Amino acid sequence: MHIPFGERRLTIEDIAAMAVQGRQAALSDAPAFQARINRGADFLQRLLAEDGVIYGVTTGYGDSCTVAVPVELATALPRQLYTYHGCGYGAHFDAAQTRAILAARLASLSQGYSGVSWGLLQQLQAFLQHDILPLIPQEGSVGASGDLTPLSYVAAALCGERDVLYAGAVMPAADALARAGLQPLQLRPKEGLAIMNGTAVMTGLACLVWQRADRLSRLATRITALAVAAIDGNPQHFDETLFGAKPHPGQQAAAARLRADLGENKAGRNDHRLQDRYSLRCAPHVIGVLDDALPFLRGMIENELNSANDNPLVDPDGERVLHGGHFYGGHIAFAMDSLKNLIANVADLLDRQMALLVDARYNNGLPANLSGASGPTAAINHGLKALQISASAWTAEALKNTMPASVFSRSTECHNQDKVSMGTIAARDALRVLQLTEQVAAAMLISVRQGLALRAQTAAGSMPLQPGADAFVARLNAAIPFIADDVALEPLLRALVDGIQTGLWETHD
Ligand SMILES: N[C@@H](Cc1ccc(O)cc1)C(=O)O
Repeated sequence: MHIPFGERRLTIEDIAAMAVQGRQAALSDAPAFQARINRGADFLQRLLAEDGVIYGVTTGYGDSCTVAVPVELATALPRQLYTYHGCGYGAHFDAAQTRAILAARLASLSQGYSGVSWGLLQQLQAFLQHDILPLIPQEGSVGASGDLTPLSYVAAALCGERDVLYAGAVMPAADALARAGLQPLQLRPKEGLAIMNGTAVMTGLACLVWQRADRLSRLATRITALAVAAIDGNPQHFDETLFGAKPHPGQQAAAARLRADLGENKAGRNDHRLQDRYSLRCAPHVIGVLDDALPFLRGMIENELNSANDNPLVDPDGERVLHGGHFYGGHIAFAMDSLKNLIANVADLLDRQMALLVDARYNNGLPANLSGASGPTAAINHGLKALQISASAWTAEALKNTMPASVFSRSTECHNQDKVSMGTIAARDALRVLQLTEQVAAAMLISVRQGLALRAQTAAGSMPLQPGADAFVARLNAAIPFIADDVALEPLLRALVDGIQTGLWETHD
């Protein structure tokens, strides 16, 4: 099933599915959609012929809008725009991120407020369908004249310039177009601006961030349940009546997931272990904030995704050109600054749980460093000591990256762009924080697997887990060996992080 552009509201899941090529993009074949796109493009052509003055068509860009461009040069202006913005820097966005960016731009232009031609939409669709991926450097957008500089790489590639990744190789865009049987796009006067003057980079990335953060919330809850079991903690901390007394729905949902894993605790008036440390007892209070924020942030991200976010907008029905600032990505900036904070808090939570698990002073009878070694070589074994140090390093780096980007607005472009969102930097931060947090989660998967096996060897044995958690532990046991002798864990860690990122450790129950 294709994902239709120009037909219905698109979702985060749509973009995420296209990013991994699980679903394919297709422009709606509804005649009314194509007619609307054509009306906008035709109106703009007529306006140019009749009035001769349109911002960004017969004027310079931004602060240079006072410079008149003679009509005979107007056709050269779009190429000029993407050319002088070809000053990006840094690593390139990866393939999945680039597909999300292309899809987000197509979603915006499909709103029918950008005055672009049907052919431009088709070229973007063709890039997605043939998987022709412009190489887009990550740095250089202030996120409020849209993502001008990174999107210049999209504009250029659509026209057969700069480099793309195609069929597994980096090559000139012109070569990829020829191999795919496509023609380079000829940009009409306003079309360079329409491709570049919008929030597609930060919005595409935000969709990917949201989906991974959503997964993380459930995985972190499952890991917490297993940590409670491994440390022989007190499941009563997640009691239904207790959480009924604090009406945050996301927090209640996190506690409910913990109960679903650990079972209803029907202990009497006084439990054998009164109070665990906060990283266990307050897990719903940490993860729950993420749970509560996600639906709210989804609304913001999807509104941006389904918006016409360039300038000027072209109203094909009222036949007006509307000058505004919809390229300002303030909502995405807020969503990404918020999410990176919430995600890093989860890293911190898991890292603290791990610190408890490996410490024989706090782990209620498990060996130091969760070492599984016995006999004469026990003395030279150090178990998960270094893994916990790594987790703390990743956590510190994640926390360090939570500095909000959106508060660092700079006046740029001769003070035309004197207040900007920095949403693209916030989204890139959020991706980095996610990566680090997923690494911490992977370290915890190893730790709870080891901890549960060691707990089972103790006299009292381990507390029973409910079926969903039990099945998850069986999968963990199959994927992660019991560590009876020190081993270099990097390959295992990489496989686990990869699994987390591809949904292998998705917890559905
Ligand atoms: N975002 C600016 C347009 C712009 C385009 C390119 C630039 O280099 C600078 C500014 C506006 O619409 O007002």
